[in-house]
Amino acid sequence: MGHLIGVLTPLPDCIASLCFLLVAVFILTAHRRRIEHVTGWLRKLAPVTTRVARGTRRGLSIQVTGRAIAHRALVEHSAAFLDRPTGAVPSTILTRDRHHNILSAPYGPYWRAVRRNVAAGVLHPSRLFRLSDTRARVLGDLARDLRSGAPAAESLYFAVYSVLVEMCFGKDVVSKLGDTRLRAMQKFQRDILVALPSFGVLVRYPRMSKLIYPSRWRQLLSLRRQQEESFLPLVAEVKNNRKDKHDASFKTYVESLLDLRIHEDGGRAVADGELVSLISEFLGAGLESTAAALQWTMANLVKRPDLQQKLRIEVDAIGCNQRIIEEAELSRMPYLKAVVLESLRRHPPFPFVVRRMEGKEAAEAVGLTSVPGGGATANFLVGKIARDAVPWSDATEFTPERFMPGGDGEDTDLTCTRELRMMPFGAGRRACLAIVPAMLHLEYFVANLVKEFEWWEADGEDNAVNLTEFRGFFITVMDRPPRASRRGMTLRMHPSVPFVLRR
Ligand code: HEM
Repeated sequence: MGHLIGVLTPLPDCIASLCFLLVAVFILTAHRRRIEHVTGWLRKLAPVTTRVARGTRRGLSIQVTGRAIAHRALVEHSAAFLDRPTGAVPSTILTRDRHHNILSAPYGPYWRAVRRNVAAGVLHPSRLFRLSDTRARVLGDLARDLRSGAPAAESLYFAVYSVLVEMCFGKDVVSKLGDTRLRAMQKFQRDILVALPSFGVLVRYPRMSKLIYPSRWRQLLSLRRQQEESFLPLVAEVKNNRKDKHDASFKTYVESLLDLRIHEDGGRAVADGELVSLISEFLGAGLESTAAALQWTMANLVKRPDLQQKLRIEVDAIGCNQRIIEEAELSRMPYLKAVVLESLRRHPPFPFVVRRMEGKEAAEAVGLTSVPGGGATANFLVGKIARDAVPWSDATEFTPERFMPGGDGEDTDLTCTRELRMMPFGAGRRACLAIVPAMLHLEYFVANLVKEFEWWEADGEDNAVNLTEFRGFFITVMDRPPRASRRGMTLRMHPSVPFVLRR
């Protein structure tokens, strides 16, 4: 292939691309025929809950829909499922596999250091209460926006983003940024997500794709440059502010990254490129997942006024004399937790969890005898697993009561260590490290939004809330822009599909 590139380089772009395309199609179809042969053979051997889905140029893709197999693979044999495939996550794509964030990092010293840093730092449950003021202020702004008729879904997204940005850079930096710049940053984050699906090929075939997709490369480089131009000045400001900082007991995410040393890698500091990837991940992964879950929860409460009323009775009983429901009160609201858990079960923001698998141990864990030499990609279908009719009665219904005492969801372990009934946060060593903060933010916003407003479906068929799922690149969002109304006034819950992706 390298020789072919040499021969084609002097040709004009379009002719070279065409030649490449013809040769690539020929090679890929030949390769696929070989893979399909192996796939067919494996399909016959696989258990019902492991589907050998398709052979691709990069090996087999295996789909796991059984919760017992998912538990066996991700938890009991977690050592055989430690990495995600290259090119499957934003950072790998945007930096062409150079600077990793936590999601994209291969299992090893760098991954351990950056994961431990955030899990024991800004996301640690003991630090979260330090952000009470931030949450209360953001909630106040959100309520004001909704009352003034701002689109509800956009406002929910912006509220979640505001909290995350402050956790990342600190109050001083964010207050100087101002609303307009903050909104522009959030929009840029979304632009990246929209563009990502088209970049996968650039990582898989870096050299060839430079010739075939020159404009995609330009767009990729431009987005990465914008990321750097957006975040590095803020990092410099954080560094600057530290000189006058009196309270050293709480570190923002960026401060913790500036202090971090990778001991198993000669004690080096985190490079600027890595900083940009880690910040972008914190804001992106945190925003899209939490905001999507918040939106699904509110949409379900709009659809089911009876459940909304039941939740309001609990909320009012605890917070009737208060302006807002504080974090400390959330633990006294079992029905609130049940509503959020049911939303995560029924509409997990991440539709699947993906791992690279190689070798006998990994193959046997998912019920196969072996995988071919090139390895395979295992997709654990989070949504399907959570709708399994064996542990869940009426699995497709939205029934928060199942998480109350005596229900089939009572004591569900979100970490999946003991048992795997649903896995909205993944499972095993690479599971989400933000379960506690994510649950806290979801419960906090849902409780206060129900306390403050009554949520209704707006009049008219066009305004009906539609709970059909739409699988984006990473996140499951609502298929159609639903709207909801607060008594007497119309709030549009989701005025635009958050990102436009080809079906
Ligand atoms: C409702 C909210 C959230 C959901 C449903 C969610 C879900 C997930 C899932 C399914 C994974 C993949 C796990 C696996 O492969 O087994 C993941 C990984 C991850 N999540 Fe979350 N997440 C949420 C919130 C957050 C937040 C708020 C942050 C950070 C601010 C975050 C940061 C991460 C990171 C860094 C990883 C990669 C972990 C690793 O590879 O070691 N997530 N999350």
